[in-house]
Amino acid sequence: METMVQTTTKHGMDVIHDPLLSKGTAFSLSERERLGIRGLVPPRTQEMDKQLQRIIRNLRECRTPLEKFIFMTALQDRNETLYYRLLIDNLEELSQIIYTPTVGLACQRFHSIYRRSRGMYFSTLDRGQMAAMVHNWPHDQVDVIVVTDGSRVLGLGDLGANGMQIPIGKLSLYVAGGGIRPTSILPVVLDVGTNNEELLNDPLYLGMGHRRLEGEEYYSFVDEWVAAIQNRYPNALIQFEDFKYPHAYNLLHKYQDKICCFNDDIQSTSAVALAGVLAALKARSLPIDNLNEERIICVGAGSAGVGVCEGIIDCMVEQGKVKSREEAYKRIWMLDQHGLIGNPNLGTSDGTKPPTIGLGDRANLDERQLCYLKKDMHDRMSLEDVVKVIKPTVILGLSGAPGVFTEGAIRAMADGVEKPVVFPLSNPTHQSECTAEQAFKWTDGRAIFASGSPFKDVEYKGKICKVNQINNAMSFPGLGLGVTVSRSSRVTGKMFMETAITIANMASEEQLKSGILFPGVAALREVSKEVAARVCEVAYDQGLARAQLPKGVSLKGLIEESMWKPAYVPTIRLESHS
Ligand SMILES: NC(=O)C1=CN([C@@H]2O[C@H](COP(=O)(O)OP(=O)(O)OC[C@H]3O[C@@H](n4cnc5c(N)ncnc54)[C@H](O)[C@@H]3O)[C@@H](O)[C@H]2O)C=CC1
Ligand SMILES: CC(=O)C(=O)O
Ligand SMILES: [Mg+2]
Repeated sequence: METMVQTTTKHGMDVIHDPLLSKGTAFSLSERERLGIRGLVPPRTQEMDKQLQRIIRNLRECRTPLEKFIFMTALQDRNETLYYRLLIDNLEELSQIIYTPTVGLACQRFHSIYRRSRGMYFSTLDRGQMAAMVHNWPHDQVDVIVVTDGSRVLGLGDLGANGMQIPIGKLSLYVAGGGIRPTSILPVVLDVGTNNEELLNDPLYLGMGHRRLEGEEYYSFVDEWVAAIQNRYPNALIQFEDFKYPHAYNLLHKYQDKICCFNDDIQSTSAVALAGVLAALKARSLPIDNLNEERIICVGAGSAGVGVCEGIIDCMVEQGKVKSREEAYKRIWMLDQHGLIGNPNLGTSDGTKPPTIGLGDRANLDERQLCYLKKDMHDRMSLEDVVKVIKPTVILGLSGAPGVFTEGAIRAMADGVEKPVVFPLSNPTHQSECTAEQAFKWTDGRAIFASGSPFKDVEYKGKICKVNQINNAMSFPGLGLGVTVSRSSRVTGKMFMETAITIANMASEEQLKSGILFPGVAALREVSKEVAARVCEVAYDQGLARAQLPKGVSLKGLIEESMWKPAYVPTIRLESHS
């Protein structure tokens, strides 16, 4: 429900310097009077439209994306209402600043561009204190928490406590794209150390300067934090973000049936990538329930790669055209940094490794990855060789390894299929497995293309080739909104599957024909509404919803009403009793 007034016990400068209360120059004369700020701001009251004019002009004067990032952060720190208005009105442009790709650079530079604190840090100094520390957070209602241990930040590796910008950026999208209230979000870093030598040796680094906790020490640290959060915010949704493999999976399996949580890289990525694969079937005029007829290569066997493939397998099983899960696994060929996960007992195809008895060093793979092992193919085959043998219809990149979609591999793919589906999904832009331009050039403009970070559409031989963005940002805000509105006690696999199907059905026939798979980031609020409504339905169907549905309101109406919108409302001063 839209708030008509906001109340505060604050007064004077404390109001002006609180970004959740501040309206900058927009305080009315009577508010200035009531709040004790008369004379503390320039005399002319200027409403938001004028403030936006000024802010956009100043933003345009920033020369680099990082300068824009710092500018946006400063605005968020002064006036959150204005920050979110600007962000929502310019979502496509500014998501590239506060989110991927620029947020990656901001994480790398976090300790040198640091100005003002946001979010909470829990470090090894805080063992035994976390339950008390959680009460330092100033808000009693928290709906969504995004937490990282900074161990695998985008495709940039271990950035330790510098990873804080990721939860901040993700939560900005929850507010701007999912209508979650800015007072109800909590960004968190679990500073369990870093193994990044450069950061360990940098005197300005702001995290604890020790190596990462591992094993029991690591898991008991996370346990303490989860218990502390549960104690104060038992209803909050926890989003695990950018945890390294296999911690990401281990934590998900440990908590997913106990608390309301999910892993973004595994599960929301899976929802949006599945949406892309399904929409790409439609774009090729193929039935959406023929997923089992696709031949899919996934380059990257970590959290995101395995998560995305699991989602595709779940969907194949659900569509009922495969006899078993094992049959579905046969439709996906997975590669890691060594090449194809194939049969070491056959040796390598070029004879550089003789056959092994048992799995050899493939024994490092776990049961999730071994499901994809192809017994009839040589281990470690190169991508290009695999492409030539299996003639894939879809190639997914979730490796964080730039350029691994080689010209040879993509050209070979284009030789085998009319419309190759090429999805290099690694972030940020410079970690992408290939560029949009390369994909269209190597497929003679025939590719259906999507990347994790934005690329511009490509002009190829006089035709505009459309670029899509497949990023979990399209799925988590709506999912979180649905969970929050229904007060679901858990986040389930069905919710991600339905999120995928909802997004896959959003593009018009015309858009699909032109190569657009689903609406872009600019339409995020619309996408979120649809996703949230479906997630709510699933929560009620599965008996997980704890919120009473108000009578006479449609689910979509309820969602719409629940979404926070950045607008100034009159501020009333309450007497402080302290
Ligand atoms: N578009 C999106 O929404 C999302 C994209 N991602 C991206 O996916 C990438 C991987 O993320 P995670 O799976 O969480 O990381 P991870 O560290 O768990 O896994 C990376 C995987 O890539 C493999 N790999 C590394 N170098 C390779 C190479 N040269 N060739 C083939 N495989 C190679 C590794 O063996 C490992 O299996 C990151 O760049 C991340 O930005 C992750 C989540 C969402
Ligand atoms: C998008 C995202 O979550 C990632 O690249 O890790
Ligand atoms: Mg991530």
